[in-house]
Amino acid sequence: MASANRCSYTFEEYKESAEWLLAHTDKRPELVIICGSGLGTLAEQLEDKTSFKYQDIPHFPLSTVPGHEGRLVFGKLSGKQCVCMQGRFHFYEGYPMSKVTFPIRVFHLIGVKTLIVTNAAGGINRSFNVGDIMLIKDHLNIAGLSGQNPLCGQNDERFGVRFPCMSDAYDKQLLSLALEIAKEMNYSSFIHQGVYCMLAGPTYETIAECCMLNTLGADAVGMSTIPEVIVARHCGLRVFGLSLITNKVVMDYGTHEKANHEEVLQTCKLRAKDLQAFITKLVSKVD
Ligand SMILES: O=P(O)(O)O[C@H]1O[C@H](CO)[C@@H](O)[C@H]1O
Ligand code: HPA
Repeated sequence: MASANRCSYTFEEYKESAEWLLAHTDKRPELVIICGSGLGTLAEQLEDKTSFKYQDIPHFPLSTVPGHEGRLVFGKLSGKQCVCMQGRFHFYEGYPMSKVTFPIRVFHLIGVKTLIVTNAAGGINRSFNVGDIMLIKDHLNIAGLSGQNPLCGQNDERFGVRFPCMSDAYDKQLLSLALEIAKEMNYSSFIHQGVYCMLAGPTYETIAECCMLNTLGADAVGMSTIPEVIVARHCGLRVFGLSLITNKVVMDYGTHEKANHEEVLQTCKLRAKDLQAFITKLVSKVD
């Protein structure tokens, strides 16, 4: 199979990537933060940074989407060793799910125990406003329901079991910790809990699709995160996820509003500082 777009990696390839990182830095993070579209500035908050371009790390895919830098940044946040993915990979970029999720198993192999995953998402829940933050309590894996689950294919027991449970995908303790922090920081008026739904993209949703997702119980919609969460849970990482509501999805035929990536990036810019402060506090309290 051509290596550019094949559908699986060998254990040795994940290991090669992990060993390359371990050889190029003496930092040993316990926590990884995936920065969503336009949210990469979070990585700049790290102290004593060491960065690697994705193109230099064996087997790493490349970021192709505006707002995704394509760098792995190691450093300390709130005194804890972290690694930030400044840019993620999406299925719509033409990558198979194994590439989209490749870094997660590498992080597991270098000793990471907790994943904090962030994304930009369209608000479906009518009580959400642009700029709100949704803590993810559950997900609707539409891409997975249509056959694109990152765990399809031969299972490697060295990573996890054949049939992993997903009813506990989002760690309840981390979620309640985040809610406490939201109160402490006076963020409660713009922080909610909800269900994140992933579609394959890259098209934004039609009005009928948004209405369908609303009926199905989705509170926010995006084109990422769930594959990463599934692979992280499969290999035993604890997961906390949040969505920045960057736009309201269109559910009304009478409106002229249109979803667009510029608005998404613009909202991220406006909320970046609050989001950084929130995650920094959360990291300080994660045990
Ligand atoms: O999920 P992240 O990477 O934050 O980005 C979201 O923003 C982009 C669309 O504007 C899509 O990539 C969608 O998934
Ligand atoms: N739909 C899908 N993905 C998104 C959206 C949206 O409205 N906003 C940001 N990412």
